[in-house]
Amino acid sequence: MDSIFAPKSSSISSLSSSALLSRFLEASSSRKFSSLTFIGSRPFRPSSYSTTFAMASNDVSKPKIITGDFGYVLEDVPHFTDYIPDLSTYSNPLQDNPAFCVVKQYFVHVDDSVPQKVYFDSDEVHACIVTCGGLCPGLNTVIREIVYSLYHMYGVTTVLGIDGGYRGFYARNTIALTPKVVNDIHKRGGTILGTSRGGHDTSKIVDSIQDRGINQVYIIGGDGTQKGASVIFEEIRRRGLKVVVAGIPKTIDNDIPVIDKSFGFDTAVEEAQRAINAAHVEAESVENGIGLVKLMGRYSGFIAMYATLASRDVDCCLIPESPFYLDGKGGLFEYIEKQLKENGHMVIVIAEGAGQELLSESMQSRNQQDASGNKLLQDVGLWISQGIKDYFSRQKTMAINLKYIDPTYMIRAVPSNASDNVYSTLLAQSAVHGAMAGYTGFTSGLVNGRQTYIPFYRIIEKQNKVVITDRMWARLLSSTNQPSFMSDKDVIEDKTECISGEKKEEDPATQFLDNGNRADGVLENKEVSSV
Ligand SMILES: Nc1ncnc2c1ncn2[C@@H]1O[C@H](COP(=O)(O)OP(=O)(O)OP(=O)(O)O)[C@@H](O)[C@H]1O
Ligand SMILES: O=P(O)(O)OC[C@H]1O[C@](O)(CO)[C@@H](O)[C@@H]1O
Ligand SMILES: [Mg+2]
Repeated sequence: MDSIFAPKSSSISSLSSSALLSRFLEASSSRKFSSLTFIGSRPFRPSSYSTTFAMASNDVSKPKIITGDFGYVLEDVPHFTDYIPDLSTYSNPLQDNPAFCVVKQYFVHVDDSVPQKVYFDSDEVHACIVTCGGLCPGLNTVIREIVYSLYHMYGVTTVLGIDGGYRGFYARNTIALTPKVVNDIHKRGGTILGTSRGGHDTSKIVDSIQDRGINQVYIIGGDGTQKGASVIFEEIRRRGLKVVVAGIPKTIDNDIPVIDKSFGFDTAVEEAQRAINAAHVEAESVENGIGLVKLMGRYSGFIAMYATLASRDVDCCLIPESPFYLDGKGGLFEYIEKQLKENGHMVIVIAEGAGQELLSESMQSRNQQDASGNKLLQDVGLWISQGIKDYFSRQKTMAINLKYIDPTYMIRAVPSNASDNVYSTLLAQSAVHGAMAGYTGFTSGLVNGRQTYIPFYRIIEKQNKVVITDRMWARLLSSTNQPSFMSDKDVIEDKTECISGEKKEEDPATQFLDNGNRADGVLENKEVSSV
C-alpha cells in the first residue's frame, strides 16, 4: 500500500510510509484479541515490541499468520494482492471528502489511519448486499449505511440488493439500491431485502456473482451465514476473481465468537424487558403468581442472561449452557415453592434452548432440523409451564397462578434502538472501507471496543456461549439468588478441573466488555488500535 493519507497540516503526517486500516491480532499465548494500525509492511506498535516477522506460509489458501517475539501472533486479513498480481490502485476519494478533512487530525492519529490508495475505481464497483438467517434489529440500518457509504464516501452508484437470502443470487431478480430507496429503512424492523434459511449453493451463487459483474459482496448474517460467506470467498479466490466478500455479523443470539457482541443484541435485550415487566406485574398481582417468559437463544443464553441482569425482577434464569433439574432437593420445583412461600410471587426467564435434554427424555425426541441444518427446538416454555402446574397439583401445598409469555418473535422484529443503530453504522462503514482497500474474506467486527477485520476462518470456528464458570454468570446468580442446579459432586469436579488447568483452553471467554476490560480478564490494549 502507498502512503498514508493525511492533511498536509497534520502534526503526524511524518508517518508517510505505507498504510493500513486495521487488522486482527491475537497474542496466542494468552489468547488476547486486539487490532493494530499498520504502517508499511510492518505494524506500528509500542516500542516494547522487538519483533521479527516471519510469514508462516506462502500458500494463499492458508491463514496469513505472522509471528514474532514474546508469543506475538498477527493473523492477517486476506487481500487481493495475495492472489491477483499487478493490480491497479486509485487515489482514495476520501481525500476530497469534506466530512473527513475538516479536522486536522482525521485519519492520521496513531490510533487511526486509512490507505491513500484503494483497489477500485468508483465507476468500476458493482456492489451487492444480501441478508440471510433469522431477523435481527438493525438489518435495515446496515443495508442503509452500506449504500450510503458507497455512494457518499466513495462515489459508487451501482449497489444491488439480493432478494431473499442466499438463494436469491440464483433464483430471483436483484433490487436497485440508492440512497433515496434506503433513506428511512432504518426505522423499520426486518430486512427490506427479505431473508431465508438454506439454499446455499456455492457454485450457483459464484456463477451469478460473475454473470452479473458484481465485485463487492456484502453478506449480513449470523454464524451460518458467515460459514456460507467463507465458502463463497474460497470459491472466488479459487477462480482468481477480483471480488471482495465482506461479512457483517448479525444475530440476536450473540453466538458469533471473537467479537464483543453482534448488532441487534442490545435491542433484543431491551425489548425483552417489556415482556419481563409484564410477567412481573401479572405475577405480583395475584396470590402465588408465577410469570414465565421464554426468550430466544437456541444454543447460547446471552439474551436471557442480560435481560435478567437488566431487569432485577427475575428470580430464576435458565439457559442452555447451565443444566438444571426439576425434582428433589436443589431442583427447580423446590426453589419455586420456596420463593412463593417467601415472596408470594416469582418471575422465571427461560431461553428457548434450555433444558432440551429434559424435554427429549420426557417427550418423544424428533430431532428435526430447519433448512439451514439448525436443530428445531421443542417448546420448553409450554413444557415447563405444564410441569410446574402438574407439580403443584400433585403437591397440593398451594394453588398457583401461572402466566406464560412468549415474546420471542416480537423481540427480533422491532427496529433497532439507538445504540444498535450507531453500532450497525460503524460495522457497515468499516466493511466498506475494508472492501475499497482490497481486503476480502473478512467479517467487520468490534473487538475490545475497536473496529477490526476478522478473517472468516476465525469467525466460523466455534460458537460464542455463556461461560457459566465466568463472572457474568456469577453476577446473575447473585442477582436472582437461584440455585446453581449443580450437585456437590459437580462442584468438586469442576473445581478440580479448574485447578488442574484442564478446562482453561476449552472455555471460550465471554465476549462482553466490562468497564473497558473483558470479563475474561484480558485487558484492552490502549496502545495498539485500528480505525
Ligand atoms: N456450513 C454452511 N455452509 C454454507 N452455507 C451455510 C452453512 N451454514 C449455513 N449456511 C447458510 O447460511 C444461511 C443462514 O444460516 P442460518 O439459517 O443458520 O442462520 P444464521 O446466519 O446462523 O443466522 P441466525 O442463526 O441468527 O438466524 C442459510 O442460507 C444457510 O444455507
Ligand atoms: O423460526 P426461525 O425464523 O427459524 O428462527 C428461530 C431462531 O432464530 C434465532 O432468533 C436466531 O436468529 C434463534 O434464537 C431462534 O431459535
Ligand atoms: Mg445461527
